[in-house]
Amino acid sequence: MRAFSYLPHPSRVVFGAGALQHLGREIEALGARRALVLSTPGQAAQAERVAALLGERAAGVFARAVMHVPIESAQEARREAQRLGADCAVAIGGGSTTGLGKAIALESGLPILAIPTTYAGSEVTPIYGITEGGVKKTGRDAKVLPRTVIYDPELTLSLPVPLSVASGLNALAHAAEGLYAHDGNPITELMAQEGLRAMAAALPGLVADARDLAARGDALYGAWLCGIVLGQVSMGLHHKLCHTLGGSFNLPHAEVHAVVLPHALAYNAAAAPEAMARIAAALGEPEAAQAPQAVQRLAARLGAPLSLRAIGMPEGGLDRAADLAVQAAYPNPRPLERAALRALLQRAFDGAAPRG
Ligand SMILES: NC(=O)C1=CN([C@@H]2O[C@H](COP(=O)(O)OP(=O)(O)OC[C@H]3O[C@@H](n4cnc5c(N)ncnc54)[C@H](O)[C@@H]3O)[C@@H](O)[C@H]2O)C=CC1
Ligand SMILES: O=C(O)/C=C\C(=O)CC(=O)O
Repeated sequence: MRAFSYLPHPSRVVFGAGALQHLGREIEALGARRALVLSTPGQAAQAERVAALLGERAAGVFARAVMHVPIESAQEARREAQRLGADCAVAIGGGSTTGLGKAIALESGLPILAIPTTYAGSEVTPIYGITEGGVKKTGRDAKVLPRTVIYDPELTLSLPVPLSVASGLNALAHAAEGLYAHDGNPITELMAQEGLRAMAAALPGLVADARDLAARGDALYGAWLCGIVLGQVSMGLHHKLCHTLGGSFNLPHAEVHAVVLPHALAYNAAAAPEAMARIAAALGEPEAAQAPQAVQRLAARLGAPLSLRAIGMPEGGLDRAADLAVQAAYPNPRPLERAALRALLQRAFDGAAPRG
């Protein structure tokens, strides 16, 4: 057994269909008296339901979360939390809403109770992201890690199937890159492999029936494991490319992950054969070298977008994206070569088969 260190992030997790009923108990355990409930405009009704469950402990609802947390939205939410004298943020929604809670916590130290309704995984990471002047900056800070997470698969029944699929592939990406992370360890690898397996097994079920609660539960369980991996170890080329594409070209977060993952894995395949073997095994693919193809086949079978063209990437931006991808140093099993990355981006743009 190799030597390693592992420091679990301290969050309390309450999991199960109907788990939202425990909200009052969990808020009390946090010692919160005035919780500001956060959501996107589209989930305002869910936020109002949460506020009603909180009763006197609800300070108000701020239903204006926006993807990638623009600084203006963060500042508005921070002011609202202060104005209402909030002592806690309850975030119900996907990564955008959790991200808004994190932006508040980063400045004020307010505890967050997260109720995730997508598979993004932000609820179990100390990672925050804020977009200013068209540039998204991310960082890690223990202050932003939600103290409590309530996973209730019933709340994901309304997540549209295309978004469920893309978000599931976003989760797979955390686990896949976690398997070749330079700072990985046997525990994160176990979680990554089980997260991949659970998510890959659940997605076809919820595509067949969006209201299949068992499949929704398995997907949320997989998302949790994949999110822990994201929060524990360093991500590589794939996440870097997705942040560049999402932040600089305003592409939808989960869909970018869905398109790019097979291509980023193919780029790294020869440099990370053990990770490929684990990814392939988790997806039921007998040949380790076929892991990137297996991911793309799964995405195609689930009806996910397969090309950057289909999700709004301008072809004229591919050169700039390749330049940005090699600008900052970040850990990756294969060194970053601009020409090879430009070719990768072209294949992703065209929806071609992944190639190393
Ligand atoms: N800090 C971190 O660790 C992480 C941060 N993120 C960030 O999170 C953002 C993306 O989060 P996502 O979850 O992909 O999307 P999202 O939070 O933007 O949600 C996408 C859309 O789906 C709606 N939605 C969510 N759950 C729903 C449900 N159950 N029923 C109906 N509609 C629902 C939302 O209201 C929104 O309109 C990005 O900004 C990304 O960078 C993503 C992963 C990890
Ligand atoms: O950009 C952020 O807010 C932080 C991390 C992620 O989005 C992780 C991901 O790319 O899914």
